[in-house]
Amino acid sequence: MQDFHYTRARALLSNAEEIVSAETVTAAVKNVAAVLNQRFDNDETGAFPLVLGVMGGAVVFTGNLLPQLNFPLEFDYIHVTRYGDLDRGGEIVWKVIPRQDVTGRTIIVVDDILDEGETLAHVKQRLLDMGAAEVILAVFADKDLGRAKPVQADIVGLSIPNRFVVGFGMDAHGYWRNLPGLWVIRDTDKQVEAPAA
Ligand SMILES: O=P(O)(O)OC[C@H]1O[C@H](OP(=O)(O)OP(=O)(O)O)[C@H](O)[C@@H]1O
Ligand SMILES: Nc1nc2[nH]cnc2c(=O)[nH]1
Repeated sequence: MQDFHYTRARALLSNAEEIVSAETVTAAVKNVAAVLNQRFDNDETGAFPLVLGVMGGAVVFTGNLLPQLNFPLEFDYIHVTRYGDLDRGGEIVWKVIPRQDVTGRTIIVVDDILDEGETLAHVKQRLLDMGAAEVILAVFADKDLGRAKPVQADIVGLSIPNRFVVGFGMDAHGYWRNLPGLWVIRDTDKQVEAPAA
């Protein structure tokens, strides 16, 4: 089984195309940090935002972003997924719900990608229903679908084309979240199925 995963992960990437370089990724994260610092570094209301990373995809973006933020904040994560092992979204599954009291607080939700927008629309509504005063959506990538989404991000690192990407926290079958740039896997390389458990 280990051999299967190693071989499949390598095969998926073997013909993949890098569409965003690691350098561009780094610059995009820096821009997101600058926008948040601009808003909160000199905040006269003494806002003490709660930053919520949306696991698992946000793990890399969050880890790169947090050390660049200059203002007092609290961090926690939520875990929501709707793609699983597929490259099409399905039903939203909450694995870890917000644990703090968010009543009256400013929440910065950090996620890797706004694709169809279903996940973040749902997350935002849940936080508002729980009493959050403000929910700011900060995404690393906003996929250009050419149509309206149920929610818009307040802060976007990069706008990307309508392709299924891997890297910088985003996976294909659980692989390659660790890539520092963004890659598109060739359709014919996606066909290998995992052996039955
Ligand atoms: O805008 P949407 O079409 O709703 O898609 C965006 C969501 O999809 C990804 O999560 P995924 O369900 O793949 O789980 P993961 O974070 O564990 O990879 C990503 O991290 C976003 O949360
Ligand atoms: N890996 C990955 N996950 C996603 N979830 C929503 N869109 C995407 C995407 O393009 N790539």
